[in-house]
Amino acid sequence: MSDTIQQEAPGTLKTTPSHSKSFAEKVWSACLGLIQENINTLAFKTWFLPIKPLSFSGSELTIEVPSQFFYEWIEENYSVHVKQALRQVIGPEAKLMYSIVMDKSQGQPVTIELPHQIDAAPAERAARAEEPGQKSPIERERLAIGRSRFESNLNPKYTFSTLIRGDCNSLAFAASKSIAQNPGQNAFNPLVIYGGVGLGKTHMMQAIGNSVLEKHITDAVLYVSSEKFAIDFVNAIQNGNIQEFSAFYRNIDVLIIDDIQFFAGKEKTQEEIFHIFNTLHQSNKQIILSADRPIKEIKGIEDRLISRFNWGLSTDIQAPDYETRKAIIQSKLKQSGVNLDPVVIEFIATNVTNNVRELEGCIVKLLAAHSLDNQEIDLTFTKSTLKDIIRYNTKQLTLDTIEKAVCSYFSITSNDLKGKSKKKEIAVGRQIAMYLSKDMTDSSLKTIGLHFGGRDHSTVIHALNTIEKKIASSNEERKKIEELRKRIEIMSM
Ligand SMILES: Nc1ncnc2c1ncn2[C@@H]1O[C@H](COP(=O)(O)OP(=O)(O)OP(=O)(O)O)[C@@H](O)[C@H]1O
Repeated sequence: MSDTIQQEAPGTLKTTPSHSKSFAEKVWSACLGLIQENINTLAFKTWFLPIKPLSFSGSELTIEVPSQFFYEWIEENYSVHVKQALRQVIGPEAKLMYSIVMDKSQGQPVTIELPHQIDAAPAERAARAEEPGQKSPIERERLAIGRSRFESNLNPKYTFSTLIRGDCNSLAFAASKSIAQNPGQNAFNPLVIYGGVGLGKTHMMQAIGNSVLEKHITDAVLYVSSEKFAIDFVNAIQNGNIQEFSAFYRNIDVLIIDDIQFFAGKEKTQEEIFHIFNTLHQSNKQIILSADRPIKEIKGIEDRLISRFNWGLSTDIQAPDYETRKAIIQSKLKQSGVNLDPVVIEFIATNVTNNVRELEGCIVKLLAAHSLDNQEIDLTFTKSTLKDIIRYNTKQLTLDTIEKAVCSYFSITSNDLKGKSKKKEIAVGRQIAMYLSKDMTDSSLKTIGLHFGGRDHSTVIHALNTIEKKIASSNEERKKIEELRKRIEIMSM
């Protein structure tokens, strides 16, 4: 029997029974042809070319993707295209399985298999047939979990377990956890989270909603963007069903509204919000809001709303610090089943400082480029791949940079480093700073001594000898100095 695809008409592929890889390749190649027609070239190369067809049996095609991340990305962004292609090539009974290579870096690849979302139980498939092709995979997932989840508009990926806690968000995090335990029955009603773009406000608010649903405290949880609220409100007025609209919102137990700065200047919408707020608050229902700045700085919001929004807790999320950025990158990599060289992680964490979404963007781009080129993700590859996102200057390595790195490493100030304190961590930091200055720059002993508190060259020589001895006798010391050296190199790139 030959391994060929005989396609009589779209959706009526006749296959000779076969399990061979080469047959899977032919099926997949026919699918690729169709997918390629419908998505842009870069996306096609990035997300589809790295896929390997593994087997085909009955009407089930199994493909291998390089990581969990790839699977999720394809399902979230290209599910419709994949589905259409499969149906056209294989027929209405087409099934797709993903084989995911987990953690390639750890020797033997481990694979897990996950179904494409079209492989649902028949009853569910019938239900979906009534809502043809409208739902994203995440929405379909919610449908599969239960109707209430779907109506909540929550992204199931936004949970507390995937949210990294740092100094930048610790108060908002603690309040959110507390609300999730006891929505409506706490001092944080409403909770207002404000802060710049891409810092995790939506993630934090949705984590509360997801936690409430998971603990079955209530099903009546709703996440809505201000924009959607305003549009629905206008539609409700135009269609004469404003009463249903109001009643719907007044029946919610946990109402989450994102980006309320959007309400500025919209008087009618604010009036509706005012009444909904009063009803919910009086009945101890939880309200959670986000904004891009403190409420009182939003021009065009009525005073009576501002005052109500300040009844509970208003707290900000700031840009994450270096350690938090590193932890976020590591967590995203773990979720994608990928390991990266710590130097690469440090490079990204050092250079992308203001926006977590941008951090994620770097990882996505890096993994996608790696899938295409199959090159090792080292610092050179990273720099060239991310050159459009990370614009760093090749700086001259200066004593100031070394000073900054050492201060941050030992949590001491410049004044400490340059002062007279003999406290152990300060004195050691000072000696290491002098050692690295001599080792990494062309500065003379005199310049180094002057920079670090006006000391003479014999003090610098003493510092160099002390650190050299420590390096020779202690692995731990050597590692510490090497880590600092790396940080300085990254800071001066
Ligand atoms: N502390 C964190 N830990 C893990 N992921 C985070 C963290 N902060 C933000 N993120 C991720 O960064 C991305 C952007 O976050 P999110 O959309 O919640 O930001 P936002 O503050 O609501 O931004 P915007 O104001 O643009 O709506 C999301 O994918 C989110 O998961």
